[in-house]
Amino acid sequence: MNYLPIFLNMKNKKVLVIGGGEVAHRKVLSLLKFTKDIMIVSSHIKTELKMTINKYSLIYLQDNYNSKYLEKIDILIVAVDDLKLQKNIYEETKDKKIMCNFSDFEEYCDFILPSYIKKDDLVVCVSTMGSAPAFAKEFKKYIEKLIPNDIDCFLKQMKDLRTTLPKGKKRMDLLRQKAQKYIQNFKQ
Ligand SMILES: C[C@@]1(CC(=O)O)C2=NC(=C\c3[nH]c(c(CCC(=O)O)c3CC(=O)O)Cc3[nH]c(c(CC(=O)O)c3CCC(=O)O)/C=C3\N/C(=C\2)[C@@H](CCC(=O)O)[C@]3(C)CC(=O)O)/[C@H]1CCC(=O)O
Ligand SMILES: NC(=O)c1ccc[n+]([C@@H]2O[C@H](COP(=O)([O-])OP(=O)(O)OC[C@H]3O[C@@H](n4cnc5c(N)ncnc54)[C@H](O)[C@@H]3O)[C@@H](O)[C@H]2O)c1
Repeated sequence: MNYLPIFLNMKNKKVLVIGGGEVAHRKVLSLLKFTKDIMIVSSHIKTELKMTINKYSLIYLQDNYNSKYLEKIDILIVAVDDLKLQKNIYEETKDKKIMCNFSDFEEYCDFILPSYIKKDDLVVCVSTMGSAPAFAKEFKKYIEKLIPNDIDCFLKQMKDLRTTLPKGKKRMDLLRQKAQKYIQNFKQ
Protein backbone atom coordinates (compact mmCIF):
# COMPACT_ATOMS: atom_id res chain seq x y z
CA MET A 1 0.00 0.00 0.00
CA ASN A 2 1.06 3.57 -0.57
CA TYR A 3 -0.20 6.17 1.89
CA LEU A 4 1.01 9.77 1.86
CA PRO A 5 1.76 11.09 5.35
CA ILE A 6 0.01 14.44 5.64
CA PHE A 7 -1.24 16.53 8.57
CA LEU A 8 -4.92 17.24 8.23
CA ASN A 9 -6.53 20.42 9.56
CA MET A 10 -9.25 19.06 11.85
CA LYS A 11 -11.06 22.39 12.31
CA ASN A 12 -14.74 21.93 11.32
CA LYS A 13 -14.24 18.26 10.50
CA LYS A 14 -16.98 15.97 11.78
CA VAL A 15 -15.93 12.45 12.71
CA LEU A 16 -18.21 9.43 12.99
CA VAL A 17 -17.03 6.17 14.56
CA ILE A 18 -19.14 3.08 14.05
CA GLY A 19 -18.48 0.38 16.64
CA GLY A 20 -17.94 0.43 20.37
CA GLY A 21 -15.28 -2.21 21.02
CA GLU A 22 -11.57 -2.19 21.66
CA VAL A 23 -10.56 -1.03 18.20
CA ALA A 24 -13.12 1.80 18.17
CA HIS A 25 -11.83 2.92 21.56
CA ARG A 26 -8.19 2.89 20.47
CA LYS A 27 -9.04 5.00 17.43
CA VAL A 28 -11.16 7.43 19.45
CA LEU A 29 -8.22 7.91 21.84
CA SER A 30 -5.94 8.51 18.88
CA LEU A 31 -8.31 11.15 17.42
CA LEU A 32 -8.93 12.88 20.74
CA LYS A 33 -5.51 14.53 20.78
CA PHE A 34 -6.62 16.46 17.68
CA THR A 35 -10.42 16.80 17.85
CA LYS A 36 -13.35 16.37 20.21
CA ASP A 37 -15.94 16.55 17.42
CA ILE A 38 -16.52 12.79 17.45
CA MET A 39 -19.82 10.92 17.36
CA ILE A 40 -19.98 7.20 18.13
CA VAL A 41 -22.75 4.96 16.87
CA SER A 42 -22.76 1.39 18.10
CA SER A 43 -25.19 -1.34 19.09
CA HIS A 44 -23.15 -2.00 22.25
CA ILE A 45 -20.31 -0.25 23.92
CA LYS A 46 -17.41 -1.38 26.09
CA THR A 47 -17.06 0.19 29.56
CA GLU A 48 -13.67 1.76 28.78
CA LEU A 49 -15.08 3.57 25.74
CA LYS A 50 -18.13 4.66 27.72
CA MET A 51 -15.77 6.22 30.28
CA THR A 52 -13.88 8.08 27.55
CA ILE A 53 -17.17 9.30 26.04
CA ASN A 54 -18.27 10.68 29.42
CA LYS A 55 -14.87 12.20 30.19
CA TYR A 56 -14.72 14.17 26.93
CA SER A 57 -18.48 14.75 26.50
CA LEU A 58 -18.55 12.97 23.15
CA ILE A 59 -21.84 12.07 21.48
CA TYR A 60 -22.88 8.43 21.69
CA LEU A 61 -25.93 6.92 20.01
CA GLN A 62 -26.80 3.37 20.91
CA ASP A 63 -28.01 2.15 17.55
CA ASN A 64 -27.24 -0.16 14.68
CA TYR A 65 -25.50 1.39 11.69
CA ASN A 66 -27.82 3.25 9.36
CA SER A 67 -26.86 5.18 6.23
CA LYS A 68 -28.61 8.28 7.62
CA TYR A 69 -25.59 8.70 9.91
CA LEU A 70 -23.38 9.38 6.87
CA GLU A 71 -24.96 12.78 6.35
CA LYS A 72 -22.81 15.82 7.16
CA ILE A 73 -19.72 13.90 8.24
CA ASP A 74 -16.18 14.31 6.88
CA ILE A 75 -14.32 11.40 8.41
CA LEU A 76 -15.63 7.89 9.04
CA ILE A 77 -14.06 5.13 11.10
CA VAL A 78 -15.69 1.73 10.81
CA ALA A 79 -14.72 -0.64 13.63
CA VAL A 80 -17.53 -3.18 13.73
CA ASP A 81 -16.86 -6.92 14.05
CA ASP A 82 -19.05 -7.65 11.04
CA LEU A 83 -17.09 -7.93 7.80
CA LYS A 84 -20.18 -7.95 5.59
CA LEU A 85 -21.38 -4.72 7.17
CA GLN A 86 -17.94 -3.16 6.59
CA LYS A 87 -18.24 -4.08 2.90
CA ASN A 88 -21.76 -2.63 2.71
CA ILE A 89 -20.62 0.62 4.31
CA TYR A 90 -17.74 0.79 1.84
CA GLU A 91 -20.22 0.49 -1.05
CA GLU A 92 -22.33 3.26 0.44
CA THR A 93 -19.43 5.64 1.00
CA LYS A 94 -17.13 5.11 -1.96
CA ASP A 95 -18.78 7.79 -4.10
CA LYS A 96 -19.21 10.24 -1.21
CA LYS A 97 -16.77 12.90 -0.09
CA ILE A 98 -16.05 11.13 3.18
CA MET A 99 -12.58 9.98 4.19
CA CYS A 100 -12.95 6.43 5.44
CA ASN A 101 -11.02 3.95 7.54
CA PHE A 102 -12.13 0.31 7.81
CA SER A 103 -10.63 -1.81 10.56
CA ASP A 104 -10.47 -5.03 8.53
CA PHE A 105 -10.10 -3.85 4.94
CA GLU A 106 -7.02 -1.87 4.23
CA GLU A 107 -7.90 -1.89 0.54
CA TYR A 108 -11.03 0.15 1.33
CA CYS A 109 -9.19 2.76 3.43
CA ASP A 110 -8.67 6.36 2.27
CA PHE A 111 -6.33 6.70 5.23
CA ILE A 112 -4.81 4.59 7.97
CA LEU A 113 -3.88 5.65 11.47
CA PRO A 114 -0.24 5.71 12.43
CA SER A 115 1.30 5.00 15.78
CA TYR A 116 2.35 8.40 17.10
CA ILE A 117 3.94 10.43 19.87
CA LYS A 118 2.64 13.93 20.56
CA LYS A 119 4.55 16.18 22.92
CA ASP A 120 3.11 19.66 22.54
CA ASP A 121 3.98 20.74 19.01
CA LEU A 122 6.25 17.79 18.32
CA VAL A 123 4.49 14.92 16.56
CA VAL A 124 6.36 11.81 15.46
CA CYS A 125 4.42 9.24 13.46
CA VAL A 126 5.37 5.67 12.66
CA SER A 127 3.66 3.64 9.99
CA THR A 128 4.45 0.37 8.31
CA MET A 129 1.81 1.01 5.62
CA GLY A 130 -0.25 -1.68 7.31
CA SER A 131 2.46 -4.36 7.17
CA ALA A 132 3.18 -4.67 10.88
CA PRO A 133 1.11 -2.56 13.32
CA ALA A 134 2.72 -4.30 16.29
CA PHE A 135 6.14 -3.18 15.06
CA ALA A 136 4.89 0.40 14.54
CA LYS A 137 3.76 0.46 18.19
CA GLU A 138 7.03 -0.94 19.58
CA PHE A 139 9.21 1.28 17.38
CA LYS A 140 7.23 4.31 18.56
CA LYS A 141 8.04 3.36 22.16
CA TYR A 142 11.72 3.10 21.24
CA ILE A 143 11.74 6.55 19.62
CA GLU A 144 9.78 8.05 22.52
CA LYS A 145 12.69 7.32 24.85
CA LEU A 146 15.01 9.41 22.67
CA ILE A 147 12.97 12.60 23.06
CA PRO A 148 14.29 14.91 25.78
CA ASN A 149 11.91 16.21 28.48
CA ASP A 150 12.62 19.84 27.66
CA ILE A 151 11.58 19.48 24.02
CA ASP A 152 8.53 21.75 24.38
CA CYS A 153 10.69 24.48 25.93
CA PHE A 154 13.19 24.21 23.07
CA LEU A 155 10.44 24.32 20.43
CA LYS A 156 8.93 27.42 22.10
CA GLN A 157 12.31 29.16 21.91
CA MET A 158 12.63 28.23 18.24
CA LYS A 159 9.10 29.49 17.53
CA ASP A 160 9.82 32.78 19.31
CA LEU A 161 12.91 33.31 17.18
CA ARG A 162 11.01 32.45 13.99
CA THR A 163 8.24 34.89 14.78
CA THR A 164 10.45 37.79 15.95
CA LEU A 165 13.47 37.69 13.63
CA PRO A 166 13.09 38.89 10.04
CA LYS A 167 12.66 36.18 7.39
CA GLY A 168 15.70 35.37 5.29
CA LYS A 169 18.93 33.43 5.01
CA LYS A 170 20.33 34.72 8.31
CA ARG A 171 17.29 33.43 10.25
CA MET A 172 17.33 30.11 8.41
CA ASP A 173 21.02 29.56 9.20
CA LEU A 174 20.55 30.46 12.87
CA LEU A 175 17.57 28.12 13.32
CA ARG A 176 19.34 25.29 11.51
CA GLN A 177 22.42 25.66 13.70
CA LYS A 178 20.33 25.77 16.90
CA ALA A 179 18.45 22.60 15.87
CA GLN A 180 21.70 20.80 15.05
CA LYS A 181 23.30 21.84 18.35
CA TYR A 182 20.25 20.74 20.37
CA ILE A 183 20.20 17.31 18.75
CA GLN A 184 24.00 16.99 19.13
CA ASN A 185 23.65 17.67 22.88
CA PHE A 186 20.99 15.08 23.56
CA LYS A 187 22.85 12.42 21.58
CA GLN A 188 25.77 12.69 24.04
C1 LIG B 1 -0.67 1.97 14.84
C2 LIG B 1 -2.08 1.66 15.30
C3 LIG B 1 -2.83 2.97 15.40
C4 LIG B 1 -4.25 2.91 15.89
O1 LIG B 1 -4.97 1.92 15.74
O2 LIG B 1 -4.64 3.95 16.43
C5 LIG B 1 -2.66 0.65 14.33
N1 LIG B 1 -2.75 -0.54 14.87
C6 LIG B 1 -2.31 -0.54 16.15
C7 LIG B 1 -2.10 -1.67 16.94
C8 LIG B 1 -2.34 -3.03 16.57
N2 LIG B 1 -3.16 -3.43 15.57
C9 LIG B 1 -3.16 -4.82 15.54
C10 LIG B 1 -2.33 -5.30 16.59
C11 LIG B 1 -2.08 -6.80 16.91
C12 LIG B 1 -0.73 -7.23 16.37
C13 LIG B 1 -0.60 -7.17 14.86
O3 LIG B 1 -1.42 -7.73 14.13
O4 LIG B 1 0.40 -6.54 14.40
C14 LIG B 1 -1.79 -4.18 17.21
C15 LIG B 1 -0.78 -4.12 18.34
C16 LIG B 1 -1.42 -4.06 19.69
O5 LIG B 1 -2.63 -3.90 19.80
O6 LIG B 1 -0.66 -4.17 20.66
C17 LIG B 1 -3.93 -5.69 14.64
C18 LIG B 1 -4.37 -5.19 13.33
N3 LIG B 1 -4.22 -3.93 12.82
C19 LIG B 1 -4.80 -3.88 11.58
C20 LIG B 1 -5.39 -5.12 11.32
C21 LIG B 1 -6.22 -5.45 10.08
C22 LIG B 1 -5.45 -6.01 8.96
O7 LIG B 1 -4.20 -6.11 9.00
O8 LIG B 1 -6.13 -6.37 8.00
C23 LIG B 1 -5.08 -5.96 12.40
C24 LIG B 1 -5.30 -7.44 12.54
C25 LIG B 1 -6.68 -7.85 13.04
C26 LIG B 1 -6.75 -9.34 13.12
O9 LIG B 1 -5.91 -10.06 12.57
O10 LIG B 1 -7.71 -9.80 13.77
C27 LIG B 1 -4.82 -2.76 10.70
C28 LIG B 1 -4.31 -1.51 10.93
N4 LIG B 1 -3.78 -1.10 12.10
C29 LIG B 1 -3.28 0.15 11.96
C30 LIG B 1 -2.88 0.98 13.00
C31 LIG B 1 -3.22 0.53 10.53
C32 LIG B 1 -1.82 0.26 9.96
C33 LIG B 1 -0.69 0.83 10.82
C34 LIG B 1 0.62 0.65 10.19
O11 LIG B 1 0.99 1.53 9.40
O12 LIG B 1 1.32 -0.33 10.42
C35 LIG B 1 -4.26 -0.42 9.91
C36 LIG B 1 -3.94 -0.88 8.51
C37 LIG B 1 -5.61 0.23 9.72
C38 LIG B 1 -6.01 1.17 10.78
O13 LIG B 1 -6.41 0.66 11.82
O14 LIG B 1 -5.92 2.39 10.55
C39 LIG B 1 -2.10 0.85 16.65
C40 LIG B 1 -0.90 1.04 17.58
C41 LIG B 1 -1.17 2.26 18.46
C42 LIG B 1 -0.08 2.55 19.42
O15 LIG B 1 0.92 3.16 19.03
O16 LIG B 1 -0.23 2.26 20.59
N1 LIG C 1 -7.42 -2.08 12.63
C1 LIG C 1 -6.96 -2.62 13.74
O1 LIG C 1 -6.03 -2.10 14.35
C2 LIG C 1 -7.58 -3.90 14.25
C3 LIG C 1 -7.02 -4.54 15.33
C4 LIG C 1 -7.65 -5.65 15.85
C5 LIG C 1 -8.84 -6.10 15.28
N2 LIG C 1 -9.36 -5.47 14.19
C6 LIG C 1 -10.69 -5.83 13.61
O2 LIG C 1 -11.61 -4.77 13.96
C7 LIG C 1 -12.93 -5.28 14.19
C8 LIG C 1 -13.41 -4.78 15.56
O3 LIG C 1 -12.60 -5.31 16.57
P1 LIG C 1 -12.97 -5.11 18.12
O4 LIG C 1 -11.96 -5.88 18.89
O5 LIG C 1 -13.15 -3.68 18.42
O6 LIG C 1 -14.38 -5.88 18.18
P2 LIG C 1 -15.55 -5.81 19.29
O7 LIG C 1 -16.35 -7.04 19.12
O8 LIG C 1 -14.97 -5.48 20.63
O9 LIG C 1 -16.41 -4.55 18.85
C9 LIG C 1 -17.26 -4.55 17.75
C10 LIG C 1 -18.29 -3.47 17.97
O10 LIG C 1 -19.09 -3.32 16.80
C11 LIG C 1 -20.44 -3.08 17.20
N3 LIG C 1 -21.35 -3.48 16.13
C12 LIG C 1 -21.49 -4.68 15.55
N4 LIG C 1 -22.44 -4.64 14.58
C13 LIG C 1 -22.92 -3.37 14.57
C14 LIG C 1 -23.91 -2.68 13.82
N5 LIG C 1 -24.64 -3.31 12.88
N6 LIG C 1 -24.14 -1.37 14.07
C15 LIG C 1 -23.42 -0.72 15.03
N7 LIG C 1 -22.48 -1.31 15.77
C16 LIG C 1 -22.23 -2.62 15.56
C17 LIG C 1 -20.61 -3.94 18.45
O11 LIG C 1 -21.67 -3.47 19.26
C18 LIG C 1 -19.25 -3.76 19.14
O12 LIG C 1 -19.27 -2.64 19.98
C19 LIG C 1 -12.83 -6.80 14.12
O13 LIG C 1 -13.42 -7.23 12.91
C20 LIG C 1 -11.33 -7.10 14.17
O14 LIG C 1 -10.98 -8.18 13.33
C21 LIG C 1 -8.75 -4.39 13.66
